[in-house]
Amino acid sequence: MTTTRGLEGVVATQSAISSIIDDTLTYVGYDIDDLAVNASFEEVVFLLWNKRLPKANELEDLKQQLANNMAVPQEVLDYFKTFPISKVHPMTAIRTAVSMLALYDDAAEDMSEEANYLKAIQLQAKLPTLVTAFSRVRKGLDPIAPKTDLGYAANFLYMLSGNLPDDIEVEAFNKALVLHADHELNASTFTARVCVATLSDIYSGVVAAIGALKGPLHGGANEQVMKMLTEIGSVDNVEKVIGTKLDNKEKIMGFGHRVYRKGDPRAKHLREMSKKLTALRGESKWYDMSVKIEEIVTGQKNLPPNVDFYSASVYHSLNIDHDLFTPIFAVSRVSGWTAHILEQYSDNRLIRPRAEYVGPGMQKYIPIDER
Ligand SMILES: CC(=O)SCCNC(=O)CCNC(=O)[C@H](O)C(C)(C)COP(=O)(O)OP(=O)(O)OC[C@H]1O[C@@H](n2cnc3c(N)ncnc32)[C@H](O)[C@@H]1OP(=O)(O)O
Ligand SMILES: O=C([O-])CC(=O)C(=O)O
Repeated sequence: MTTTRGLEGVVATQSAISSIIDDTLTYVGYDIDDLAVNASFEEVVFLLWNKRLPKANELEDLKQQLANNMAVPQEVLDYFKTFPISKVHPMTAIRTAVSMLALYDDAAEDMSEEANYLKAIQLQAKLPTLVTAFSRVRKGLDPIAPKTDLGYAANFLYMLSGNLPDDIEVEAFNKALVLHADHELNASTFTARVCVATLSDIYSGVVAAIGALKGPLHGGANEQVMKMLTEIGSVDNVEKVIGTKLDNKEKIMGFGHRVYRKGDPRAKHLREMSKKLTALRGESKWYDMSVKIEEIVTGQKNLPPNVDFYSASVYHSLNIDHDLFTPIFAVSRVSGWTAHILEQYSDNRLIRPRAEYVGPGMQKYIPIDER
């Protein structure tokens, strides 16, 4: 038996959803650079679930279904008030809340293809409501109901702040959602597939995936990037702080990737958005600091930024609390998780690899009073 640490390079399944070949990312064969500039997030959701772009009426239908299913059971919102909400990380709260959604879904155990597709819509529709409601309740504010005439990206920003977002905010947020929607067999998607390959239900798969996304080596990195930028504080401090971190062999959050070698194709879109938005807010220092960090880390370690690096200053410029960055990743990625879960169900086989045993050899049981 040979082991591959972290399953690096192991091809664990076939998938027709997204691919990364020679550092190019595609969703169902469409280049991410094309989608980032042209597609609405709802179009991408349809694409991932149906493996083709929607016609105009199909897109309208999906938008309506998402808007009509955004409300969450009152019991779930009330639950937010029962725990010490100001101390709880939103990813912990959202993980629990998604699990609770299954309690109020009569079809939770219905494993038919139709029921699972409808549950994917429910999950996609309800995640923004959970994240924004959590954010408001912990500030002592009432959750805001979605507006059915707003698109998905605009609705999120509206439910978060209560203000109608302007065009540039919607463009930035839509782009971020498109760029985070799917990414081949990343850790959280793999987790979801392992979970449902036991023929467990879709809610269990998504709850498991949220747990995997939360870690700072995966989706949790975007919050850590903002923490680092805040600690650095100004462009003048970048060289010293980053130099010290690298000397101490600390990881710089938002850099490196298991699959990309030359660079993450999503990062440049977020870099451009970060430049635009931070300038608009009169807070270019976040972008300037990020660029300087990129110069140093790329120069010294040959590590390019990943999707999490510039998304941090983009979300900050949209006035989003830093601990909501990873929940927002989940709002987008639930589209990919559910697409992969549906694909797994469609041709399922239990996922069960082996472990190379490296513990002690055969031992004889010693009674407790003789040890
Ligand atoms: C959406 C996403 O999930 S994108 C990834 C988000 N995560 C981050 O940004 C966290 C920071 N990055 C990392 O921890 C890693 O690059 C990962 C987790 C993304 C990939 O990890 P792996 O493929 O296992 O690479 P690994 O951690 O083995 O790194 C290889 C080498 O590069 C170094 N390295 C990798 N990433 C970084 C980094 N961000 N900063 C400094 N050094 C790094 C490692 O220290 C290691 O060096 P060594 O060979 O001298 O020991
Ligand atoms: O693919 C990965 O390992 C991590 C990543 O970039 C993502 O999930 O978007």
